[in-house]
Amino acid sequence: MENTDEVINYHESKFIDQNGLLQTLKIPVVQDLARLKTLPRNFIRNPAATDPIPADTLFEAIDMAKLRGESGRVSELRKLARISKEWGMFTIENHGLDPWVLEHVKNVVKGFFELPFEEKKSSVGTYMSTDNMGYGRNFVKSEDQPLDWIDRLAMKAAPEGATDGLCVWPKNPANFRQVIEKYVKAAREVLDELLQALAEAISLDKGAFSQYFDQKSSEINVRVNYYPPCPRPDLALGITPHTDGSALTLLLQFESSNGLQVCKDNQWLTVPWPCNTLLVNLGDFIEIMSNGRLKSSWHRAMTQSDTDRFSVALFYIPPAQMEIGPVKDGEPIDEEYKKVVVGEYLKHFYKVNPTATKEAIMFAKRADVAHRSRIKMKAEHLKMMMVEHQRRPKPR
Ligand SMILES: O=C(O)CCC(=O)C(=O)O
Ligand SMILES: [Fe+2]
Repeated sequence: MENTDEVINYHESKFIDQNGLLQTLKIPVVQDLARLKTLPRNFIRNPAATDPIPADTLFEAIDMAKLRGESGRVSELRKLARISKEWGMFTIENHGLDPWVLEHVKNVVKGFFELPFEEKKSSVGTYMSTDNMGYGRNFVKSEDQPLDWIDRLAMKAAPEGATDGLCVWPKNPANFRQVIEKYVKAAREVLDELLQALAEAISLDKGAFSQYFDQKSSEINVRVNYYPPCPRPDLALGITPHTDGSALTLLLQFESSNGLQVCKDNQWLTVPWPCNTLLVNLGDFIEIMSNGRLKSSWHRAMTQSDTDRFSVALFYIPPAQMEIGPVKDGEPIDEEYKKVVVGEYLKHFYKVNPTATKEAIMFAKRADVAHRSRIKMKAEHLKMMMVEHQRRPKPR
């Protein structure tokens, strides 16, 4: 590592190794590494190249005012179905969330990350179980795993009492919890509306998805992602490719855009998502409930050399004990997905991730469908790797 006079702090990452033993790894806080000129070796991973977005691609924002109105609703639902199927995500406008609340979210998030490391640590713990909550980093499961260029803060904002007894809410800024909880309360209404719109958009009953989201026991996990400037964005990733273990994820980004990428038709594209606006990502549970008519997106986060980037993700998840499966709409359907208990699915999701391809969802697919999907996925992955290999400059 480069010589630097300033102190580099470390997160402790605990994991159970292949022999069932508890291991602790020290992972540098990337916020402290941001001033380095070279990328430390354990962050190097040669991400696949980014492809330019084809000129005829449309990624228009979904106008929630039209979804709420009478006249434009049908055509907006059609647009919602098209964009969701093409991208596995969409941006929203006219959502009605108070801009002041969003501004406060940005301020408390920046306020927290501006604190010295020890102060951040003093009010927030790091938890291995309970979904990796607290201040720290993404799941690290082995010493050889390339590290993500990210510091993050994770907590549960719902159900009520989910974080009782845990130190996951920063005490500084003093209004952190209050601000995030206010945002989550309003965001839940938007997410409920979108669950209904998505069901209608694929010709299901309005309540087909939202029926699973009990106000008292559904979960909303909050993850604040901070990507400081990185010396080699071409060799590092902010978040490794993954799907979200949610039905929907509502994302706010600020300070810069151009960090989120999605794998679309076997190409990695930078999502044309403007800074300071909201994006909705489709997670694994919506794929299962829609019997694959809507697919969870395979996405990743890139880093940039000259700017910070923050994102705040709200993961909307049905109650842990709930059994979900393909929703029936009166017509007989060929079910490709099985019923799964939400908590069991998530246990599997956290156990297998990270994976090279979209593997976690196979847990919810019928065995023959999973077999076919795996063969197709592996062939596509191999093809992408070969294209990437050909593109890479050859050593002289
Ligand atoms: O930072 C982003 O835009 C993506 C974050 C993300 O994918 C996640 O938190 O699951
Ligand atoms: Fe994600």
